[in-house]
Amino acid sequence: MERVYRLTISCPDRVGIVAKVGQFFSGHGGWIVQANHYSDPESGRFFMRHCIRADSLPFGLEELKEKFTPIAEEFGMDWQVNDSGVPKKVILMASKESHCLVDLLHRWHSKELSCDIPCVISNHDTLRSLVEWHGIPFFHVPVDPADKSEHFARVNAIVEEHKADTIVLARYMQIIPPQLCQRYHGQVINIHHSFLPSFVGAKPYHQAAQRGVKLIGATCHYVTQELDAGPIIDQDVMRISHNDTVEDMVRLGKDVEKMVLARGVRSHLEDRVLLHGNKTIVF
Ligand SMILES: Nc1nc2c(c(=O)[nH]1)N[C@@H](CN(C=O)c1ccc(C(=O)N[C@@H](CCC(=O)O)C(=O)O)cc1)CN2
Repeated sequence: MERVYRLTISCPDRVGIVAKVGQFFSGHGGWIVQANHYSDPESGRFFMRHCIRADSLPFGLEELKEKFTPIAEEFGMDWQVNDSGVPKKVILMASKESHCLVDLLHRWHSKELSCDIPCVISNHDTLRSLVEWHGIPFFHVPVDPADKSEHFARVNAIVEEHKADTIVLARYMQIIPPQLCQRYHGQVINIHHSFLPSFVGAKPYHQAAQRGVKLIGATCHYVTQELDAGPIIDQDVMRISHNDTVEDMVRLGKDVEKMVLARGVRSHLEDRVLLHGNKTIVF
């Protein structure tokens, strides 16, 4: 896969944005290999994702950022540029359930997910051997139900120590406190085991069984202070019937959870997800 610079932009919509960005790159011999645009009629905002061959520009990432800044300021852009050759540092977090964690570890091990996994953090020691088999450090950080502050202070310290830019909650079953949600806004990804907004909170399959649903699902979303209400990245569903017990739903649901979480994480790793309030634009 050729190395590209991924430019993502959100700004007030107006005529000339695409032309200006295109002229900037063509003026420097930049070779655009992907270009996605979306004009949101409701909010009047414009969203863009351009991938430019790194070897087509006469300068590197930092100089690209410097040269693009005047355009970004002129158009009031929220923007970032990432180098596809620099893998994101992704810390995985889990509790006792293994299916989502093991699935992500396997996809990483088989080079299907292009990222670095500096470590895994869990509030239980249960999954240590599964993680260490992959040669990845495992941090067991217990939770004191009476005072969770020490747990989250340690989690934050580990994230900072490893300079992680993404945190994936792979069925991690603790509610992230507000200050961490704010600190890592748009960087913490969760898999909720229901088709949100249905069945938020704990035990969604039990809630679904009580409701008599004919579809179960999973939702990959960014974590915010409000539980299971963050911007949705990806979702999917699976049919079930009256024959299925809640145990069947839990078993069947695991396949949807793994697929949706992996798709959502891949979209994030490839800088295809742009935040738009409490929604997302996924190119
Ligand atoms: N601030 C947020 N934290 C978390 C979110 C979120 O959206 N915002 N998603 C959850 C995941 N989750 C469902 O997908 C979930 C996890 C845990 C709970 C819960 O009630 N946990 C109890 C403790 C349970 C235990 O100790 O076994 C609690 O924290 O008091 C509800 C939903 C991840 N975090």
